[in-house]
Amino acid sequence: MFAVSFLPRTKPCRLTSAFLSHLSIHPPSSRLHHLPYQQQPHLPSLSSQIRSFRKQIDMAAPPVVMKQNKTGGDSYEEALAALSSLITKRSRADKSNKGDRFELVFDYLKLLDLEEDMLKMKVIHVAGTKGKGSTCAFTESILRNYGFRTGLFTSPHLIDVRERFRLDGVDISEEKFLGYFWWCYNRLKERTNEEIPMPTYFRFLALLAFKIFAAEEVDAAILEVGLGGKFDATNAVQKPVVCGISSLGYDHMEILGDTLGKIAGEKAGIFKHGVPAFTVPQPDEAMRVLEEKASELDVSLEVVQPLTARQLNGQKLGLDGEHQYFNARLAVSLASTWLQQIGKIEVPSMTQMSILPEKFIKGLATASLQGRAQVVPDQFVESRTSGDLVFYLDGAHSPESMEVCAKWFSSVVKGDNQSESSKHLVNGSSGSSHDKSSGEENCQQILLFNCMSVRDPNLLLPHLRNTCAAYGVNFKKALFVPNMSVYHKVGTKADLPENDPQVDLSWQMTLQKVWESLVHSEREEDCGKSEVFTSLPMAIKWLRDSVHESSSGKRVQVLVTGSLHLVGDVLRLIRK
Ligand SMILES: Nc1ncnc2c1ncn2[C@@H]1O[C@H](COP(=O)(O)OP(=O)(O)OP(=O)(O)O)[C@@H](O)[C@H]1O
Ligand SMILES: [Mg+2]
Ligand SMILES: [Mg+2]
Repeated sequence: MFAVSFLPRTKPCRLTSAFLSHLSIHPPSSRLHHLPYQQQPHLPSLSSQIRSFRKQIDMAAPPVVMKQNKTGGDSYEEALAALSSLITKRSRADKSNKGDRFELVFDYLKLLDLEEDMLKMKVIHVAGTKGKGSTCAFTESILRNYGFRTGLFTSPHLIDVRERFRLDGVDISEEKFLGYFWWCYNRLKERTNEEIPMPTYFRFLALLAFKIFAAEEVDAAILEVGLGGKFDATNAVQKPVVCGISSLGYDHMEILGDTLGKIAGEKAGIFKHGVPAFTVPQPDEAMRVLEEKASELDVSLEVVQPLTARQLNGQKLGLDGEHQYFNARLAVSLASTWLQQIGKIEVPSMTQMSILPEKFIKGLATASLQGRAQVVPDQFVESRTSGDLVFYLDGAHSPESMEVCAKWFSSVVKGDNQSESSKHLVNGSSGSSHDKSSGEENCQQILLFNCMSVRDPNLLLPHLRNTCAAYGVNFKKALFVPNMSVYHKVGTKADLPENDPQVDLSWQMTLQKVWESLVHSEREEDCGKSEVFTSLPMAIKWLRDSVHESSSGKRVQVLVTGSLHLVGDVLRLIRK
């Protein structure tokens, strides 16, 4: 089905020509270059040669960069402390964030000698309100399945900052991270001044991604915009191969503007002259602006419809939830365009295809991103009681995503509970006391929630509750907790703060009030079914105790949402 006329890498690794001759390894490309097109091997064998070739390099090569820790120490903690020093104290709601001397990003690229590398990088650039990270993860996974070396930059991270930088689908190693980190940090420390100060946190991370992807010579760099588009540090890319705009909605209005049109205008700031772009169906107001900006820049903008189950040939997407069919379809177009333009691989147009090519399906089915529609059974409880506690984690934090998250949770708990009951019926335990515990009657859904105070709980909580209720899922109780991660600090697994009795819970009380007013108005018996905990570990302890104390093997299903920080904190605690 495909014509293969491209070799994923013409130059295997910058450091290694001497090193290769030393090992008498010949880069596959240097051998294959001389073959006429028809005699070139099929891609699978070529890509496996490249893989094993790279593996040989990885295993034998000295550390790619020397640790240059003149201002910092060796340890990961020291790098994180240096990184934390770049987090500005200014409130995110401050309007002066807008633009904020965006042109500085180009100065930093010069200081880091990255200008030329940036021009060579084969970038896929994705903006949007929701679904950016998922779209990028799908795209990366498809290209990797075609044998290309990939670099993926996403945000935010949940547990460890290295999650933001993936090489060939794997979080960058601590050693490589430290090497590149200090290389960039020290160089910038030396070369910045009053005129050009040290970059802020996200800008530094984007520059670090550029450095990593350039030095690691990735074939494809997939970049998720941090915030907005026009003035985002990732927009330093001058000539991406293709751009994507995922679902648009209301978020970060304090910075991006208070109408969908204004928000769309900021996101369309990633469009580049003549570079093709794709988007999913958007509200009219947003679509109009995207089309306007596209025509100004001679950008062909194509609107893609969600993927169908048929196109996936019965496979499930690696990321769960209906909304992922939009993200996955966007990823298919981004990856196809990249494969055709850079990979020189023919991909039939979607209209010609009822089923996607196998490598696309495999890429989409194996894509992963933590904290998006993720289900994690609590092992602590599982091992000790007949009941069980399952966490359903999704970092939704905007009204639209709250709704898709609620739909996902409702459908998945209903499915889980039905399959549990039928399992017990099949096992012949119908009528026993235990089978009751497996049916829907003995299941309880509990909400564990927090959101940042810039969000409007009067929008988020009703969306969440009403959507779940419409699907027949009513929360038994809602728990509100403060975040553990400290905003001004990039933490690690090791340094979760201890319980703080002085913690200010006024925001959580506000959330509780909004929740109570919702349930009060509708179901009298639900009154008072919410609680504020002073810390997340206490809320988790309460959940575990309530499963232990129940004699009938209660099944507790906890939806954790409202904040990716909260989701990250829960993951840290339940995985310990
Ligand atoms: N197409 C979509 N439409 C609506 N909501 C979505 C969509 N895709 C994802 N979401 C919701 O947004 C959450 C975050 O998804 P994802 O990480 O892909 O988006 P993002 O744009 O990178 O978000 P962030 O602003 O946190 O970086 C998901 O957990 C899900 O609840
Ligand atoms: Mg966002
Ligand atoms: Mg994201």
